[in-house]
Amino acid sequence: MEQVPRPGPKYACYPPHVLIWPLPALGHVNSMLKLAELLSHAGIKITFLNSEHYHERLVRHSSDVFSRYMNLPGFQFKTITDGLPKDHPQTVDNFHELLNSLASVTPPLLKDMLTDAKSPVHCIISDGLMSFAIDVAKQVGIPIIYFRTVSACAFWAYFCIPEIIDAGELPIKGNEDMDRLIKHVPGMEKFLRCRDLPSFCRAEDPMDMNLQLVVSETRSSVRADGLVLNTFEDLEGPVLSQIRAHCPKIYTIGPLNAHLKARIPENTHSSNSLWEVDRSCIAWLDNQPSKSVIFVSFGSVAVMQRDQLIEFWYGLVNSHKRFLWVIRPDLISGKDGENQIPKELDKATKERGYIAGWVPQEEVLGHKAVGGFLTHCGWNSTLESIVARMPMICWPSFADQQINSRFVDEVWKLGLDMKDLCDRKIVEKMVNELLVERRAAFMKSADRMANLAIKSVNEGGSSYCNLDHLINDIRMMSSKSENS
Ligand SMILES: O=c1ccn([C@@H]2O[C@H](COP(=O)(O)OP(=O)(O)O[C@H]3O[C@H](CO)[C@@H](O)[C@H](O)[C@H]3O)[C@@H](O)[C@H]2O)c(=O)[nH]1
Ligand SMILES: C[C@H]1CC[C@@H]2C(C(=O)O)=CO[C@@H](O)[C@@H]21
Repeated sequence: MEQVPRPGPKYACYPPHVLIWPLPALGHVNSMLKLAELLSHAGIKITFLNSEHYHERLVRHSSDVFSRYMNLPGFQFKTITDGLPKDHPQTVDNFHELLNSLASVTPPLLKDMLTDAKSPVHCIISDGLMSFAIDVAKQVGIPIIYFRTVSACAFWAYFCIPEIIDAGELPIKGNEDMDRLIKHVPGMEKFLRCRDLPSFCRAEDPMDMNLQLVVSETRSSVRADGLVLNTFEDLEGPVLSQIRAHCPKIYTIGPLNAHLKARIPENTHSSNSLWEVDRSCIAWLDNQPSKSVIFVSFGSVAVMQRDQLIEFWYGLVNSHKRFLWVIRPDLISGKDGENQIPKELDKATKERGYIAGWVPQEEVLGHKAVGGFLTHCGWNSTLESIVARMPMICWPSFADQQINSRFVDEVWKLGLDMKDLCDRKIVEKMVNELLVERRAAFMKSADRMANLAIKSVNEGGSSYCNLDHLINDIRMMSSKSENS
């Protein structure tokens, strides 16, 4: 393992202590656990703060992952209440309830943790959606670095929303307005349409609670002492230049899944999850021809209507390609109602398909049988697909996924954006375009971007160097704190 250059004797005689606090959502927890492991591997003491609700679910379904973290030197988990009832349906639509609850109940609890003389915290790395953590950090005089777990392009679009509204570009005026170009996100004027903005922008009222909350939280990033982004310079350089004019101290250290493997090769574990991981799909994949399978997965939060599920199902079956589909227990929204599957789908699925509730996604994306990824374009899935040289069909559901899918198709040429469509003919057509008709072109782009991603996380690469900078900055904070 590469040793981060250790500071001289004038620094603290014991390791810096960092408290890491993600928003209680899988896509946030997973990427921040990867950062936590990288920092721990560099000799930094970690307290990882999960919500009680979330911690219970993760321990139940990822006990192996948790025990592995617990064996890291100086690594501990702590829990904090989110202030919500146990049965609160933590969905996107009531995102503001989660954030407002955290903002009202956690500050005094966080302050107690930060001022615990038995284990002084030298730096906080909090989710970039929790500005109340900045307020507490400033009160107790501890540096705070934001980790925003979305793409730089999504971050920048959120950041520019006040200007978009002031220019009268929002609200969107119906379906016929969705392809209008947005002119007030600098650097994206030529290709960003209304339909590509983060989904909160589709609210009829620009003062929508969720929209205003995500915007104000994004704007609060300028108050943090630094901003960590899970991306790399060769992927989002032009957008990062725009952001740096407002947040000068940005640490681009992604793709974190690849960075972890580059620095800790023995790290072969899968991410933690909220459901039991079904590994039987690997044996099924082992029996499929190379690059013959389309992998279908919509992340940990996205939901769909039953009629949409059926459209995707017919499209996959009519494509006559093999498919591995993750259908989480909570993927289908709405009442339980009709559960019967049309006989023709059932028969074809038995012949060419495999359905699972939750799979080791990174391992699946790296399997030789998989030739394409039908994804919702959550940022972790997008980065995992890039690292796996896997072309994508994007069916974004909410938040940052809309703009991620526009960049995958229009900017990075890594796949097809199926945004706002859900039709069996379109699904069938796109699966064949991705796996057959346009495969060569997509693979050329995918190979190029994967090589840039791998280069960035290996010694001398931009993400590798930026992580070293982050580690050394944390050490400086620690020594200043101990010498003051
Ligand atoms: O069967 C599965 C399906 C998914 N995954 C993993 O689950 C994670 C899913 O993360 P992501 O692709 O980012 O999607 P979400 O869970 O939807 O993530 C939320 O958080 C992300 C980061 O902020 C946002 O980009 C998304 O829009 C938001 O929905 C990834 O690491 C996948 O490898 C599995 O391990 N097994
Ligand atoms: C529910 C979503 C609101 C915004 C969050 C997010 C982000 O912008 O950081 C991305 O997707 C979801 O995790 C959150």
